Amino acid sequence: MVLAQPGPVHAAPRIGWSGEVDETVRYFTLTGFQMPRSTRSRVRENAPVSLLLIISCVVTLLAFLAQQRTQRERIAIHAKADATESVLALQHGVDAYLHLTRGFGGFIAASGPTNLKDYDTYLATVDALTDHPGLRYIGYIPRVPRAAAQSFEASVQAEAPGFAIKGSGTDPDFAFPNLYAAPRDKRSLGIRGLDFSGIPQRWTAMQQARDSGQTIATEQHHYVTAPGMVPIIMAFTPIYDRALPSSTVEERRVALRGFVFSIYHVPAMIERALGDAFRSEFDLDIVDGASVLYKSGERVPRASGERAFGVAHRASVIFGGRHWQLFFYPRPQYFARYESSMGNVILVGGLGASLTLAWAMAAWLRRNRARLGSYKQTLRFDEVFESHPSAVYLLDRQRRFINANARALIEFKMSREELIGKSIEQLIIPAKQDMSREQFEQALSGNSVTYDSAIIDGKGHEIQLSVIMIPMKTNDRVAHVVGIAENITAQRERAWELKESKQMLQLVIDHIPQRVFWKNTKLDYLGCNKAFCDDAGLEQPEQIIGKSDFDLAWHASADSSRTEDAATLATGKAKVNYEEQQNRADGSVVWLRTSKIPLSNIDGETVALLGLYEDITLRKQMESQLRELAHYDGLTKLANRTFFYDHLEQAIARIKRKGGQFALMYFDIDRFKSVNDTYGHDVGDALLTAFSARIKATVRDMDVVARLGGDEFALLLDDISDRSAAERVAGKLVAAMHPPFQVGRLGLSVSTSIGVAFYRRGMSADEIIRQADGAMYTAKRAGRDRYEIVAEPVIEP
Ligand SMILES: Nc1nc2c(ncn2[C@@H]2O[C@H](COP(=O)(O)OP(=O)(O)OP(=O)(O)O)[C@@H](O)[C@H]2O)c(=O)[nH]1
Repeated sequence: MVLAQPGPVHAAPRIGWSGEVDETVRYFTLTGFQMPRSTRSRVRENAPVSLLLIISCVVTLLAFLAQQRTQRERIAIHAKADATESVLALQHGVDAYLHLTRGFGGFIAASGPTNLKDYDTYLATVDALTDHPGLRYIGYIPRVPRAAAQSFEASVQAEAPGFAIKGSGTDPDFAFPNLYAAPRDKRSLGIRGLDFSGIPQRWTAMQQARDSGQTIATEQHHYVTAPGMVPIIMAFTPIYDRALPSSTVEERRVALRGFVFSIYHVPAMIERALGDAFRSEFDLDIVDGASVLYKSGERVPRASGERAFGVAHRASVIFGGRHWQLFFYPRPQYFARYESSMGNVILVGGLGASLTLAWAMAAWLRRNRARLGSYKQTLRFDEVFESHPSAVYLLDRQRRFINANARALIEFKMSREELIGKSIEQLIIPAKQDMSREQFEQALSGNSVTYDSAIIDGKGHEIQLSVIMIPMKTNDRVAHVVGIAENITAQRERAWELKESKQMLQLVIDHIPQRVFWKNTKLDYLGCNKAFCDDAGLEQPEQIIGKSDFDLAWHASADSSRTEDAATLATGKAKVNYEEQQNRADGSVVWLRTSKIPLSNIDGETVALLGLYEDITLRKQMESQLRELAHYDGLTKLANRTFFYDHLEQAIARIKRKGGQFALMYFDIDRFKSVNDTYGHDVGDALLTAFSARIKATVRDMDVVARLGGDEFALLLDDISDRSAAERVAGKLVAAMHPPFQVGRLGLSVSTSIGVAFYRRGMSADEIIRQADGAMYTAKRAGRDRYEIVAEPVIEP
């Protein structure tokens, strides 16, 4: 029943989804449509760019290193060429020194026994010491058999007084004393006669020279007599007796006459051999075994920041059978000659190109990803939404349809070809355009929105839509918006119809005269009609909602009406059309005819109380008037004949039932006709009224007085027990009419004649009236203004 569901008309609930944007967004999230982008996915997305950047940087670095290596190799090639020149010059230079020694040896070998004078002459001729810096001494060492040592000393003393063989030699059979040494200075004279074989480095070289027949150099060592001085090396060239064979080692050991020796200060010798050009380009280390023979320049340490190149070239030269190792170090200015800025160009250009390439790739990926995103979203769209019960569509930023599910095509009544590419703006009705655009802007700014809209479908019909717009982000930018629309046209119409019908019902209720209200089981009002609202002292029916009887005009009687309502609800039975009185706030009392009906829901539970009532006060008044008209005389207000007869019948029945007695008096106004005739009927009527009032004033309230017609009256005296009582009343009535009646300005003097009868068992109403009437006429005949009693009363048992 409609009345069981009162209240305002609510918007029709949306169906198909919850209508809550948050829930819908969660739904899409769950379906994977809009996954939040994690750090991992960002890293994965940027991986190609990072990889490209790393690869291009590595390539740049490799190119740079390759260029540096090429440059180093080019420098190394140049260095090798330049150094080889120096090596050749050095070899040539040191060879020249040894050549000098060997030449001197040849002279010694050829000249046989020599003397000091020849020796000096030869050296002066070759000018060996002047042209060969680094050659400190050059001289001769004979091999002297130890057995002939004294004779040898004696022979030398002839030209060099005091000569003696000094030092302990190593060879047990021969001594090798220093015989000649040039320049002949204090030092060389000081060591004259010293056996050189006593010095291990020298003895080793001497033996090798002896056995090989070659000039053999010693390793670097110090002067025996001056160990603190610069180190030296010596070269020994063997001298053999030309008369003896010297092809084999044994033969050479036998044929050995002695050695020409040279003492070198290596740095001076080397610098002479290399020349100045070399020194400006390279630093050179020359090493013989563990000994550093030469070290030119001070190589720049790496820590200084200058470019260090390391060894540019290695080579060796042979000096007296020893392999001197040469290490060439280019100097900074040497680099400057071959260095190019290509490395820096590669490094800067390469890194720049890498960054540009990475940026370009990132831009390309971004563009591509947007396309890919669109493609993927289209795929997902198909997966997720194709079978969705609502119309779902995908819009681009220009509000054009990119995709739509089957439901959307049905709702919009368009084919896919008609819809895709079309702007949604073309569909929306003019009244919704601005609102719709604003909502779309909201969605583009990243917010999900919900609103009601309306479009014109493909068939030209307007349809109402409830829309949710959900932004779809690609790379932190809203690239698409998913629209989900529910066709609510039918709901709207139903809601309107419902509203209409409810309004109609309210109109009906408002226009029926009955008061209608309905309460809940707590007896609070849920609604009412206009008439009830007026009675309750309210302006609008809606104001009644939630109020109780204590809040309304009849609050004084609220307790009793609520008790009654509660009882009706408790019984579950309707109380229909009962009449009740109600006290109003203004003190008036109204009559109501009320029905109260408990209302049940489909489960049979009592849920409300429907009340209907009408104000029957007027009807009650009319009924009362009618009743008066039926039972009372209109002029005198005394009971009429009908009423009197009813009363008389009741009295008779009561006596029959209980016993008792009553007296009936019948009387009229004496000569009333003459009053009418003299003064007119109005005066007659006024006299009748005044006469009636005197009767009422004379008898008891319980006594029933009636006007039976004309000027005839009857009086029933209930419970009269004896004649005297009846006489007393009759006498009082007769006397009561003696004073003149004032009618207007008239003073009318009248009298009355009364007939009195008592009830006897078996009498009817007519009979007793007839008796009384007869007694009245008896009184009239007796002279009027008196009473006449028919018979003695008999007390009925
Ligand atoms: N003014 C007036 N006169 C009435 C009314 N009903 C009857 N009458 C008159 O009352 C008179 C009654 O007269 P009667 O009872 O016949 O005679 P009377 O003049 O009373 O004389 P008695 O009864 O013999 O004393 C008649 O003239 C009627 O017309 C009435 O309602 N109003």
